[in-house]
Amino acid sequence: MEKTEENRKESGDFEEEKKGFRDGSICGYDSLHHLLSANLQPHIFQEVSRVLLGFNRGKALERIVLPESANALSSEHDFDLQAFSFSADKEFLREPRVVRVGLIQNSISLPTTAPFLDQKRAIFQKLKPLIDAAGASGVNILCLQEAWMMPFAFCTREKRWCEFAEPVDGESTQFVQELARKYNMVIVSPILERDVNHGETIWNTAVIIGNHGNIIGKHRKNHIPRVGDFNESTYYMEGNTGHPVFETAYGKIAINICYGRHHPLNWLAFGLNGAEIVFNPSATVGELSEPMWPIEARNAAIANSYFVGSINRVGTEIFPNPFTSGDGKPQHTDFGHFYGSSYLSAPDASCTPSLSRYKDGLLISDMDLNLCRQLKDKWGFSMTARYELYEELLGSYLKPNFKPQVISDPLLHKKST
Ligand SMILES: NC(=O)NCCC(=O)O
Repeated sequence: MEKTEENRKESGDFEEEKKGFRDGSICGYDSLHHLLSANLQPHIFQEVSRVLLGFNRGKALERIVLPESANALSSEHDFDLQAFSFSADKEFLREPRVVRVGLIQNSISLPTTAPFLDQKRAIFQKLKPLIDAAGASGVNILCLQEAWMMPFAFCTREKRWCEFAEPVDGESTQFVQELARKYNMVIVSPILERDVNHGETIWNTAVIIGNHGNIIGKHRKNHIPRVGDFNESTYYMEGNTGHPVFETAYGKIAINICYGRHHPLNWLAFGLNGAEIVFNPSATVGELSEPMWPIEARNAAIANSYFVGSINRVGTEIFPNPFTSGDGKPQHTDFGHFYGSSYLSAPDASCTPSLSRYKDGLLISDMDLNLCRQLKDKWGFSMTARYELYEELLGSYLKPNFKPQVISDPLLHKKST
């Protein structure tokens, strides 16, 4: 039987689609936004974007023009470069507090079979032009992806990848410190940390580097995944740094590392400590989490009246030895495709389009931090939160004799006549 266009689509064997998915694109486009804009009539695309991305103060986010030197770096090194602006209402008593924020997503540089030091140094070289582009664009606060200085080898369970772990003031931090100093930029640098003073304990840590190149502090990943191939609990422990907010020259920031984005209380805690921007440096793959990706961080931005920067790795990382994860799947040598798609969300429910699904990228946005308080005043989520109800519930839930509060219908088992 000859296949109609409809049933070819349904069976998923559309040639273009297959080609598209192979290279990490979405049906040949580098993001959902580009797919929609290329295939919808302009007025329909505008309406779809309004619903999907929201409006900031009644209109779509404006794109900002970056210096020619930043555009030249993006062409020369073939990375996606996009820039937007979130605005806030003008206030009578406060000046605007506009900061320029950057997010970087990238693939690794050398095969995972290369000597470890070469792999790490090659990532430094790959990142340098992206950080230079952020510097040339006047970015104030920049965040890199989770464990940016190594392949995301935690699927393998092999212990040799622990060699990548470094002290907080190690080589990767020093590389970033120099650029932070050069560009007067705060840089959030998520690394695999080795705590040499505490029995060589390994952590998944974000190091916060101030705009003078100083180390302001660190935060360790609170929630460690045990899902699919994310065998991270083999390598490091649940963080012990709480929910710190770092007061930087450009605003109060916090870091919710990857899997922590599935935990609403984790987001809440950073908000309670006064965060204005929360970064979510991540490493996640399409099959597992792509439908969740555009929702969770954006919801956190709305619920907690702060900005969120979501960053995901790019590409497929192939490891030398096959592994399984006890889920019945045949042995394999990669996690699947890290789908990039980094984006920024605002407390007013607006968000930027995402970066590419398969290319390295730098996403830049201006944001007026006054928007956080304006949204608190408008929606009153923190005022109406009734935290005392939850304190009581959580307090009793944590006791061994906790009984769930369930009121059963006394007629539950009555047979209907
Ligand atoms: N890196 C990490 O925590 N990944 C877990 C998978 C996910 O949360 O999507």
